[in-house]
Amino acid sequence: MFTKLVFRFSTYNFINVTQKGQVALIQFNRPKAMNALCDGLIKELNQVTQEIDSNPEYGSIVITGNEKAFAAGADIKEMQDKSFPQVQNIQMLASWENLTNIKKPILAAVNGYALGGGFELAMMCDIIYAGENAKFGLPEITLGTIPGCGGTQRLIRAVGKSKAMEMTLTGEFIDAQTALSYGLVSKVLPVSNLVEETLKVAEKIASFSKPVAALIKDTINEAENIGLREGVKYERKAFYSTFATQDRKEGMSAFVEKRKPSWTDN
Ligand SMILES: C=C(C)C(=O)SCCNC(=O)CCNC(=O)[C@H](O)C(C)(C)COP(=O)(O)OP(=O)(O)OC[C@H]1O[C@@H](n2cnc3c(N)ncnc32)[C@H](O)[C@@H]1OP(=O)(O)O
Repeated sequence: MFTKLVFRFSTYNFINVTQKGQVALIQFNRPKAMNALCDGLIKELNQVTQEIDSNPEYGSIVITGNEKAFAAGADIKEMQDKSFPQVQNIQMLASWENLTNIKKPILAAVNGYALGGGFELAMMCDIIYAGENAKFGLPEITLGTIPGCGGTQRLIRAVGKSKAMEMTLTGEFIDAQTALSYGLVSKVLPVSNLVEETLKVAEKIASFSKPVAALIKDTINEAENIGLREGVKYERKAFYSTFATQDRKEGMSAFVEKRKPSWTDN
């Protein structure tokens, strides 16, 4: 159904990368380990997302796992024997944050388990859709540790203090409907349709002006870093900057001329 993407680094051990129109679909591929996110997988994810981000052919990215697991977290077997100086020296997990530097919109399609680092990666994405069987959790407390990829910080912003405390202090999972009621995910979809439906939304997003979509993504994400007054100023500057684009002129002209806009990404 999808064409294989051909990039400079086109051989992957832990992910599959395919293309549908202007959308890149990245699928975690460690089914025997519940898609545990080993170092090699994160390196490949970072490499390919940077490639896609700088390739003008693509307008958005979908990240998914399989029907059992989006990803069951960082690879516990890789971490189990590490010492404090080791994890500090290698700055373990720091490179996971690279995903947040990607300018193109990223949608997570979560079937099955999204736990620990898997859930944290999903929260770094811009939109999360859940399959009916999805289970979200930060079970690090059950391993004698704490979330290390922004889980405590992003969860409280997404769901508020009481629910964030409840999830991280008990390590219990929540199901898709609960995640929907918490506002963590935008939609719950049947497991077998999840990826197709997510791709449709990703294609719609990719069909708009790419620099404008990137500005919206950046402005909304900035709201998590700065206060309201600075945020509104930041947004206004970004809004003004759209007046330096052809696409802003085209969008407004097309409306006035009662025709469909034709975006050039300029
Ligand atoms: C960023 C940080 C610090 C983190 O993410 S820490 C990790 C947080 N995540 C977790 O604690 C979840 C760990 N996994 C689980 O609890 C269970 O595997 C699940 C996801 C509930 C699934 O349970 P089950 O359906 O019973 O499958 P289970 O037999 O446990 O897993 C299948 C295989 O995947 C392996 N696996 C699952 N999660 C893994 C993980 N996070 N790391 C390494 N291997 C993992 C598991 O060891 C097993 O391998 P093997 O067949 O060699 O024994």
